[in-house]
Amino acid sequence: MAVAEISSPSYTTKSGLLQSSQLSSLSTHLHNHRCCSFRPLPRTQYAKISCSVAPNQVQTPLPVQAEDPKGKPECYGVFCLTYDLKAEEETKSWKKLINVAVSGAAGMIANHLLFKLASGEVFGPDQPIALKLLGSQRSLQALEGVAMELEDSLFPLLREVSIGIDSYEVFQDAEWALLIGAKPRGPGMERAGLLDINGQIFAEQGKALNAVASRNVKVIVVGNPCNTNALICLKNAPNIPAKNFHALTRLDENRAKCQLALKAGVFYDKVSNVTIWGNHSTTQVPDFLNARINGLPVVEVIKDRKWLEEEFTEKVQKRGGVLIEKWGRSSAASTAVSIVDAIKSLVTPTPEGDWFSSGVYTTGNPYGIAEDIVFSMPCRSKGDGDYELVKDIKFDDYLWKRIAKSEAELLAEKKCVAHLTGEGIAVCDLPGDTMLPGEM
Ligand SMILES: NC(=O)C1=CN([C@@H]2O[C@H](COP(=O)(O)OP(=O)(O)OC[C@H]3O[C@@H](n4cnc5c(N)ncnc54)[C@H](OP(=O)(O)O)[C@@H]3O)[C@@H](O)[C@H]2O)C=CC1
Ligand SMILES: O=C([O-])CC(=O)C(=O)O
Repeated sequence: MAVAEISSPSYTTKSGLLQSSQLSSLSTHLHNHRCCSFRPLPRTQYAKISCSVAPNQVQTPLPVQAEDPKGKPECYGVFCLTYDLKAEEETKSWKKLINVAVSGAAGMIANHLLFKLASGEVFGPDQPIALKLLGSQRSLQALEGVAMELEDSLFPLLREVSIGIDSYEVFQDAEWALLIGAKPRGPGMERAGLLDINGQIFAEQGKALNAVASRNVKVIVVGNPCNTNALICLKNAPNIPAKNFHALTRLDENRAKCQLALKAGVFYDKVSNVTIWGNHSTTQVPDFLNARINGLPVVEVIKDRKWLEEEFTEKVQKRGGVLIEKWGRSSAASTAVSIVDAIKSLVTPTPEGDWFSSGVYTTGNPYGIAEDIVFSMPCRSKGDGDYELVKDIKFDDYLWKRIAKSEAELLAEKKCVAHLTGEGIAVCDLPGDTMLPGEM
């Protein structure tokens, strides 16, 4: 663990641990020397030093040490250096640093996402960011590789990077938790088995968020089956508002917009008001009834209702699987883009008259969808991180029938994970045709 000795005015460095008795004087020292962050680690006597990085501002380097057998998150490499702000930077109105935790950080999706987060593309060019990367014993080396690439990218807004394998450490003070890590379904594995294995990951991570994250942390669950994983996570985090948990269905929305644009012969920015209803699975319902192209109802622009009900719907539902057949792996870059879209939709006001899809907690929903599940529905945001469900939605028999199928699937998934949500003994009887988008 990195440590700074506090006896010298420009402190020297060595590896070792800092005793709690030294904390307050070191804190004052670092503050006086404009070191940017100084935090006691939870559940230990020791302090972690992890300093802000601004361009061309090297002052006194602290040691580089990423490995920790106990798996505590460490400031990584260049992110452990002490920097001083240049005069012109001091007056710049940087926003307060935000803590973003990412699980599955050595995986394929994260490999795209982290660089977008660090570049300022997601939270804006004046928003410094701390990335807290969660891996496992299995991925610790790879995680160091990720951190090295982040170092080499010289992102001015990336002020801290820490890596770790203990969610209680990594999620400390997290304001965003992007939960990507999950075991992929292997050959011969039942969906019920996947629900159980991944459900345990999300139960544990829910508990960790509940214990150490910001009380207003926003959580986006990506790891599949993401709706039920999000439900498990929120049930294990009773001190965090259930409304703060999302299951990622934005990729499905983007896929639907692309297909509608293709069919109508327009660029995809002309397609709006697309809702994905339900589960991120092959029962999901891409809603063409309420969607618009150039401001007109889709059904007035694309008059082929059979195409909309059959070809379009199935194409969106199975897009992930077709991509896996082509690529030999599941969507990673476009998923990362859709995570960026999902975050931006929460931190910027939704354009007038439009909405976005997100898998959110159903309790209190205005549509009559079963309570107490995580279901993708149309949302609007004022840009404050929160959202409201959209009220003026049309339904017809076709749409209701499809929504009911996805609802039934999620209710069945919920029964499978009752042991993980504190609701008793699990009974797993899933509909036979229930599949992830990546399954064919
Ligand atoms: N909602 C959506 O729209 C989409 C969701 N997904 C889902 O996102 C998840 C991540 O995808 P992707 O990044 O491509 O996958 P990768 O396989 O590249 O990475 C997943 C990470 O999950 C972690 N993991 C956690 N627990 C286990 C476990 N028990 N066994 C194996 N690995 C585990 C691993 O990291 P570590 O060892 O560090 O824990 C691994 O690096 C998957 O669940 C996938 O199905 C994918 C596309 C779209
Ligand atoms: O099943 C998967 O892992 C891939 C997936 O969710 C998608 O492409 O939508």
